Amino acid sequence: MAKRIDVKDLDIYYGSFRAVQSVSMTIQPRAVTALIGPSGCGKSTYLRALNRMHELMPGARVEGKVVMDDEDLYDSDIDPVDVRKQVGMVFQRPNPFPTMSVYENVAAGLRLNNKRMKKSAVDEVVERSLRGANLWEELGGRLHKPGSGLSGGQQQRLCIARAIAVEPAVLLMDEPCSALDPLSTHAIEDLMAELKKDYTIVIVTHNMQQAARVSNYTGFFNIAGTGQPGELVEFDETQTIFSTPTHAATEDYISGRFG
Ligand SMILES: Nc1ncnc2c1ncn2[C@@H]1O[C@H](COP(=O)(O)OP(=O)(O)OP(=O)(O)O)[C@@H](O)[C@H]1O
Repeated sequence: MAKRIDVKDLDIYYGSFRAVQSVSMTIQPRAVTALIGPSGCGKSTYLRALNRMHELMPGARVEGKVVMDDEDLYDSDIDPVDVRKQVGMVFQRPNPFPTMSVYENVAAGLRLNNKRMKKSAVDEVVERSLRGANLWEELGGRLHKPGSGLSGGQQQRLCIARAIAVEPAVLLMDEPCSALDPLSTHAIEDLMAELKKDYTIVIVTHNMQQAARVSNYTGFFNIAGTGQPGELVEFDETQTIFSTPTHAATEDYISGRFG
């Protein structure tokens, strides 16, 4: 299931503004890759370019390559909707469909994919996904209650269940814990450790301890100044980034001297 992503010389634009410049990085399968860096350096923009969500904004475009296993995701004959099925995304604020039940939330992706499935098969996917998101014990008995009635942490795990229900190869997470309390954050971090056995995970986080705890690889992005593009300064195994980074800016950032 998990796939590797090779990014080569990626420039990302909003109209004429180049927000991210010249990023090259290999994102390994069955591992968590953390993206860190000060506000505005382009982490979220970069994340959205990995599943072609960036281009949904008017005037937004990319130059360069994003290759998943052997498939160039920006090739002219690739359907971006297919890309987004393979590369799922979880956002900062949990966003379950508020009027839908827990069950319908998890099944929503299957329905969007127009898959004709028997009820028993959908039941199976819903249970497997909720188990995968560590929610089955808590919510297995409340499948038909609205998704909006859950705690923030449960809602975020519900969104993760919804994302994995369609069996993506890659999961992108944009600050998935920033709206959560420490206990729910812990639950999501545990979940990431489980999910990386099957998925490629990329997470944007402002929390250095979290990056150090959950990730195998870390990319440090930085920006030279307002109006300048963000750049990938350093990318390496997380242990190296946090113990012996090559660049002074990386060390300054992770030790809290700026950002
Ligand atoms: N929709 C948009 N239109 C134009 N410019 C944008 C848009 N979204 C982001 N930008 C700009 O692109 C740059 C990178 O923003 P981005 O949100 O990717 O940074 P970030 O590192 O994720 O920041 P943060 O940590 O604060 O979330 C910033 O200069 C930002 O103002």
